[in-house]
Amino acid sequence: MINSITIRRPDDWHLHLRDGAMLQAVLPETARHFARAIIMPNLVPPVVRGDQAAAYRDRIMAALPDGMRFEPLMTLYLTEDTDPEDVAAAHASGLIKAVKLYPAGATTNSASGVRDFDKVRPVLEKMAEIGLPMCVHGEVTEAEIDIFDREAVFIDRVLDPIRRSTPGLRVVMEHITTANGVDYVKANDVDLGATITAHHLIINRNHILVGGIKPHYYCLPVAKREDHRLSLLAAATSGDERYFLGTDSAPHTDANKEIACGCAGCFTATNTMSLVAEMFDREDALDKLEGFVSRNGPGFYGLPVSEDTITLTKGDPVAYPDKIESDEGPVTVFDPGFPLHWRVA
Ligand SMILES: NC(=O)N[C@@H](CC(=O)O)C(=O)O
Ligand SMILES: [Zn+2]
Ligand SMILES: [Zn+2]
Repeated sequence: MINSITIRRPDDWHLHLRDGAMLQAVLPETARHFARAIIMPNLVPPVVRGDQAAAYRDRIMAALPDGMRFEPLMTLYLTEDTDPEDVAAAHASGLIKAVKLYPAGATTNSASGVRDFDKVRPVLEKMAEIGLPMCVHGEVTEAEIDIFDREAVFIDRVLDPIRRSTPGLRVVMEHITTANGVDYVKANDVDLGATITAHHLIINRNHILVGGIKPHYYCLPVAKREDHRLSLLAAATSGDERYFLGTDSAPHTDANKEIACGCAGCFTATNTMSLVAEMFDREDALDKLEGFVSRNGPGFYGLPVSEDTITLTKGDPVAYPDKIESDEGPVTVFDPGFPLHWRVA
């Protein structure tokens, strides 16, 4: 039985750090274990221009506790008014590593997202030309589409047409939640990857709803049926380089989660590595862990793998806080509902 494993320091390819007091509270949770993270731009107001991304990066670095090392990989929030030249300049200077596409209204703080995909065509063409990846929140927003079908419908109606009409555009399907997402990546071998969260490896839709509603398991895209979870777990543990960890750790205060109309998002930054290692161990796939958390992501983004390492050890159940405190209020840490045995030494 393996009870210790040393891997290159992991990265998080999809992270919400927020701003102000929340940034201050959550940043150390990620920086403790992760070398880098792709920083989501859905602030209020969103990070749409290069100058805003530079200022946000400075606020992140200012919030980093002394002695911690962490590199935020910045992104721009794509709007119908985004200027292709501003995107190209932000990429050329090394400031941004991706542009984020939110269909308008799909998720938290996505009101400025895209409604008419023809309007962003010049930006997408520029991105294809310069090799800048597009990270996609892949859900349609039409009211008549069932929320559990929104990812699959997005792939057919939006993503596949965009990719066909924009050859060379590199795409990351963010936080995939369905076998449809897994299969779409598998069937398209160039210029396509996908992030998978820790929580979608663990929960299915029953966990949200059976025995009473669990607001801390509610995120978008919403967890699907068990067969979809199994498909995500198989993809993550397969060793296929196109799948990599993007936690989508998305802090909301308890006051905003435990309410009649609760915010979407699971906060996993505190225990991500314990969650993922536990699931890989159960699948007898610890030999694939380093690929998923530390190698496949940099491979897709064309960045070097971390030089330093972390060691995970297996033992008695890991203690982690139920909540982390912020000046905006407490944030509940994702509880998988079973003990975790792997800790970062
Ligand atoms: N995942 C979520 O449920 N919420 C994210 C937004 C997102 O990634 O869709 C958030 O910003 O809170
Ligand atoms: Zn999203
Ligand atoms: Zn997200």
